[in-house]
Amino acid sequence: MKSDHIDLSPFYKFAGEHVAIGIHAIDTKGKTILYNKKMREIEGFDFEELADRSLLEMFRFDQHESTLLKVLQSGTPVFNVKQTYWNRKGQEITTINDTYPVFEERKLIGAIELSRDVTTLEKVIYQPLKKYGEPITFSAITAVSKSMKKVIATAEKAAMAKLPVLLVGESGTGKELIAEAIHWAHTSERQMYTLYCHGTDGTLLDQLGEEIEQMGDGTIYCERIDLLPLPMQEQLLKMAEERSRGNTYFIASVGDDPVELIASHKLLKDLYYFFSSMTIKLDPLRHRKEDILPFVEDYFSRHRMMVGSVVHGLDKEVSALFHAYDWPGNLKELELLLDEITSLLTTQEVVTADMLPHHFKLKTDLKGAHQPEDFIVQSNTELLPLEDYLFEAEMYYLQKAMDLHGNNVTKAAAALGMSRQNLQYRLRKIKKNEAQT
Ligand SMILES: Nc1ncnc2c1ncn2[C@@H]1O[C@H](COP(=O)(O)OP(=O)(O)OP(=O)(O)O)[C@@H](O)[C@H]1O
Repeated sequence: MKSDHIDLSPFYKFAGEHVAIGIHAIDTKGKTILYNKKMREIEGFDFEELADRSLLEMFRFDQHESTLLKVLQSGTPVFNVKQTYWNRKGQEITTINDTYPVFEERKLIGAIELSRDVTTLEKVIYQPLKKYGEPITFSAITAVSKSMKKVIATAEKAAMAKLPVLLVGESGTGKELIAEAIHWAHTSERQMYTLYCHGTDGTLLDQLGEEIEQMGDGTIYCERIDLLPLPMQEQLLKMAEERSRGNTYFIASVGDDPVELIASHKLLKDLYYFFSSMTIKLDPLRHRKEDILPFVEDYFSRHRMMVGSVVHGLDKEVSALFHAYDWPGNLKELELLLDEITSLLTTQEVVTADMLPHHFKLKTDLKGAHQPEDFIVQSNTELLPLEDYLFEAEMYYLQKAMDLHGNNVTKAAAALGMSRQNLQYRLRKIKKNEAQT
């Protein structure tokens, strides 16, 4: 839009880049033409990867990612779609999206998605750990694997020593849970305050200062300090040093190896030193799969107690699927999945494959197959010969088309705009290739 005197497009461009809403626009071919800073933060893609965005789009089949393409196809907007997912950096993100078709002189020219990042808000409202309405003790934490047993033993020692603690682990591995258990092992009288560092603005530490004044002594859990901008990390360090001379106890968490975070200038060395007198590393769930089924059992037993259900376990097929899956969102993802499954339970005692949500079936069907990310060219990975790359991309794409059409070759071929014979020929070629490798 232009005013009489000024060309407003540079202003719109500036606003688009700096606005606190994620914006992603595609043209009618699905090629990304706009992808602003906030969207890059939300989805966790680096700048170099953006050029390959259109390619990624081609392989976007997951429900949460395909709204743009759906709107492009239907020509009608979709509002208020809430999505929780694990982004490229392994961070759990919750957004609320509005997606619109874009028309110019009645002709469809693309689609645009506006995403509001409500991750922090969600956490404050949802507070999963408070869900059972009781203080978290070490004995309430599922710890069957050797690595989790070690975590509990070290956390118990940390609680006795009353030294600052640094919890290291991917999103959803149970860092906050351990922080709570340490807090409750210290004291049942004082409060614990959680500072969520993701998606924070400059006023957060001021708010924290006020909260601390109000709460008096207690425990402050600074969740994901590596997500705070460095100047705010300095501010936090100052505050932590001042407060820890009194009776305030500090626990912090980071989502990655702290040494690497320091090297990549995401974590202030001195802040790390402040917290690192006790460092506890929580392994991702895929490296301690022995914890999966015991966690499910613990979850079901709480469910029986709280809701009076009769659910007792998973059947063999579902157990095998749970075991084979990689759980990028760790126990948080498993817990959300169980929430979803149990919300539909009536009199069932055993969870069978047909009770699994569609999105999870899609993910587990993909087991061993290529993921969209595999097709993004990254600066630090070796390039494949073009022919191999295209063959792998074709394999992935055809397999997804077959999955989406229940392995019906006629339907998949129609959707792909090719003859049944052509598709069959290509699928045979893939099978032959798989047999050879
Ligand atoms: N070992 C465990 N036993 C029981 N529940 C667990 C365990 N680990 C995680 N959970 C549950 O999984 C969910 C996620 O855990 P939590 O919030 O502590 O993870 P986190 O590592 O702090 O994640 P984030 O970095 O995303 O905040 C919680 O609801 C927690 O109760």
